[in-house]
Amino acid sequence: MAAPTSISSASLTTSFPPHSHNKLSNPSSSSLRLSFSYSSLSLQTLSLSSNFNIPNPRSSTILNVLKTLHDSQLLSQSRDPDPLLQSQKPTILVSEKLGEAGLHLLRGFGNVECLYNLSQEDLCSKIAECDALIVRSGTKVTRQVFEAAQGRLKVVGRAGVGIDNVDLQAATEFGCLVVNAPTANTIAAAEHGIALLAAMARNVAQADASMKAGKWQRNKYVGVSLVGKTLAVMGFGKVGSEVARRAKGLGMHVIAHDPYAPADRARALGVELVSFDQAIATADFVSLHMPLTPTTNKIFNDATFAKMKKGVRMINVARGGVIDEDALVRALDNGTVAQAALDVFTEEPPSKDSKLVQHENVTVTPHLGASTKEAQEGVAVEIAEAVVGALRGELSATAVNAPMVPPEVLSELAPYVALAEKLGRLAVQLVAGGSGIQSVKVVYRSSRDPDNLDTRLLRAMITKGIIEPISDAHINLVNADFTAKQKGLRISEERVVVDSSSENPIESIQVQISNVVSKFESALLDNGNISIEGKVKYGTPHLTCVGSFSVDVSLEGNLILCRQVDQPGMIGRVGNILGESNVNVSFMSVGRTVRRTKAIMAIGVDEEPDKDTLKKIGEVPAVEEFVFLDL
Ligand SMILES: NC(=O)c1ccc[n+]([C@@H]2O[C@H](COP(=O)([O-])OP(=O)(O)OC[C@H]3O[C@@H](n4cnc5c(N)ncnc54)[C@H](O)[C@@H]3O)[C@@H](O)[C@H]2O)c1
Ligand SMILES: O=C(O)[C@H](O)COP(=O)(O)O
Repeated sequence: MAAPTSISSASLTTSFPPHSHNKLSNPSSSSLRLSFSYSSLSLQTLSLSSNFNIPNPRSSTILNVLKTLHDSQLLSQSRDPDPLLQSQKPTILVSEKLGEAGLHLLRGFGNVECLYNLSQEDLCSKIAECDALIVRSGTKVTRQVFEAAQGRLKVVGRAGVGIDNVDLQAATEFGCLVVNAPTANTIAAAEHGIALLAAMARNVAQADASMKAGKWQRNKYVGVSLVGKTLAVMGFGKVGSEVARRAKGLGMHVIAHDPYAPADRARALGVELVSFDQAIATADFVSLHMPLTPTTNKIFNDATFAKMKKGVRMINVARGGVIDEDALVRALDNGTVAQAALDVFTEEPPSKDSKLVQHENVTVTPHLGASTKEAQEGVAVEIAEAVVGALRGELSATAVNAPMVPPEVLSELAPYVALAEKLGRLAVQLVAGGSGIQSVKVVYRSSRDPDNLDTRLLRAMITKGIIEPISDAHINLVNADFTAKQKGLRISEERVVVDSSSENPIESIQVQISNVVSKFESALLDNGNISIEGKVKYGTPHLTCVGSFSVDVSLEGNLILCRQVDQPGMIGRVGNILGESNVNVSFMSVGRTVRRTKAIMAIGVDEEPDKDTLKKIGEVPAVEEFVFLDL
C-alpha cells in the first residue's frame, strides 16, 4: 500500500454550491446531449446536437456513461419502475404560455398538456399524472404540489430566470430536479429596463394618457436628462450588466452593487463596484436586478429610502418583493423618490386599487420584461431542451438544485458510479440490525490532485447504496445529501494521493462505517470500523478488500462472504452444498492474512440460496462465520 502523500476531507455538512455557481457561463458547452429511449428506458441512440460537439471516439464511453446513469437511476426517483409506466411517453404539463418552438420540441418527446390558469387545487390534482411541469413566473410550485405529485414528478422547468415561485427546498427533498432557462431573456429584460428608465425620465406614459384624455400639457411633463447622471445597478448579473452597458451608451455614469460580482467584469465595462449604502446614497437613478431571496426581500424599505439622494428615480424589472411597496408609496409621497418605473410587483397582478400602481409618479407594466417574441421563443427552446434532457436522465447545465457535473467528469467517473453504489449497499448489509449508522468515511485513493477529483457524484451513489436498503427513501443526485443529513448520516470524504502512472481517475474506493456492530466480524478493521474496498477492473466494479482480507470478486449477482480456518478442501465443500441446491457459483476468491490460520472466501452466486442451504454452509465445521449479501 502506497503511503498517503496528501489528504483532504469534505463532509456532508457542506451543501451544494449556490445555483449561480452551478451554471457555466456558456451553457451550450456544458450539457451532455445524450439520449436513451424513455419508453423502454433501454439504451438506444446517441444524439449529438449541433451545439454539443462530442467526438465520435468517445461514443462508446458515453454510451457506457448513459447505461451506468440509467442503471443507477441517478436522476430518477423510482427504485422499481413500473413497466407499464415505462412503456408510456412522459407527460409534460405546461401551465403557462410557452413559445411554439419549445412546444414543438416537447411534443416530439412526450405527451404535452397545456393547461393555463390552473388553481393550486387543480394543479395539485393534475400533478400526480405528470413527469414534468413547465412554468413561468405565474405558477406557484409549492410544497403541496410536490407532495401531491406522489413521487412521479421528475423535473420542474422554469421557462425564465427567477425561481422564487418554486419551493426549491421541497423540490430537493422530493428528489425533483429544477431547471431554469437563465440566458434567453436577458437582453429582453435589459431592454425593458432601459425602456422604463427613458420613459420615466420623460413622462412618456403619463403624457400619453393625458393626450388620450384630450389634453395638451407641455409644461406639466418636462422631464429630466439621462446624460451625466449616475445610475446604480443593484445586482450586477446578466441583466444588470446589460443594463449597465446600455446606460453607458446613453452617457450615464454607472456604478453597481453586487456582493458576488467579480470586480474585473465590472471594470471591463467601465463600471465601479461599490457598497450598498454608497450606491444608494450617490445615485440619481437606481435600477434593481437582484434575485428575490430571504436576504433581498424588502431590502428597499423606509430605512433604505431614507438614505437615498432626495429625488432619486427607481426602476424595478427584477422582482416586486425586493421593495417594501408601502414604504415606496410613502417615499413617493414625501418626495424622497421622485419617480418609479415598475415591471414587477409583490403580488401579481396587484390589486386594482393599489396605491403604488395608481400613483401619478409611477410608470407600470404588467411583468413584460421577458415578453419579446425573440426572448419567448428562446426561453421556450432553452427550457424544452433542459426538461427533455432531464427526463432522459442527463445532468443539466441549468440545474438549480443539483450539482452540475461536466460531461468529461461524468464520462470518466461512470464505472466508479456503479462501484460506489455497490460498495454502499454491501457496507450497510454488514451492519448488525439495530445499530444505527451515523458516520461513514469514504477514502478515495487516486493519483490525482485532490482539487482535480470531483467526487460529488460518487458520494451521492454511496449514500444511495447505504440508505436505500434500510429505508423507503428513493435517493438520486438531487436529494442524496439532503436525505443523508435528514437521517443524521454524516459522510466524510478523504482523498489519498498515491504515486501511480495510471490514467484511471481513482485507484480504489474504501467505505468505512464506524461505531456499529458488524454481522461479519472479519469485515472490521483494527480501529473497529466495518471496511470494504473496491476497484474498477476492466470497466467493471470489483470487491478487493473486506476488513483486512484481500479478495477479488466481480460485484454482480449476490455474494456470500465466509470466514473459515485456512485448510484444504473448503472451496469444494461449500461449492458442493451450493451445487446440491442448484445455486450457480459465478466466481470465487479466497483471501487470507496468515497462511493456515484464517481465510475469507468470497463467493458470487447467481441465485439466492434458501435458508436450509445457508444453514448447511454455517454447519461446515471449519466455517467460523458467514454472511449472504444482496448486491
Ligand atoms: N421582469 C422580467 O420579466 C425579468 C426578466 C428576466 C429576469 N428578471 C429578474 O431579474 C433578476 C436578475 O436576473 P439575471 O438573469 O440577471 O440573474 P443573475 O443571476 O444573472 O444576476 C443576479 C445578480 O444579483 C446578484 N445579487 C444577489 N444578491 C444580491 C444582493 N443582496 N445585492 C445585490 N446583488 C445581489 C447576484 O450576485 C447576481 O450577480 C432576477 O430577479 C430575475 O428573476 C426579470
Ligand atoms: O425571471 C424571469 O425570467 C422573468 O421574470 C420572466 O418571467 P415570465 O416568464 O413570467 O415572463
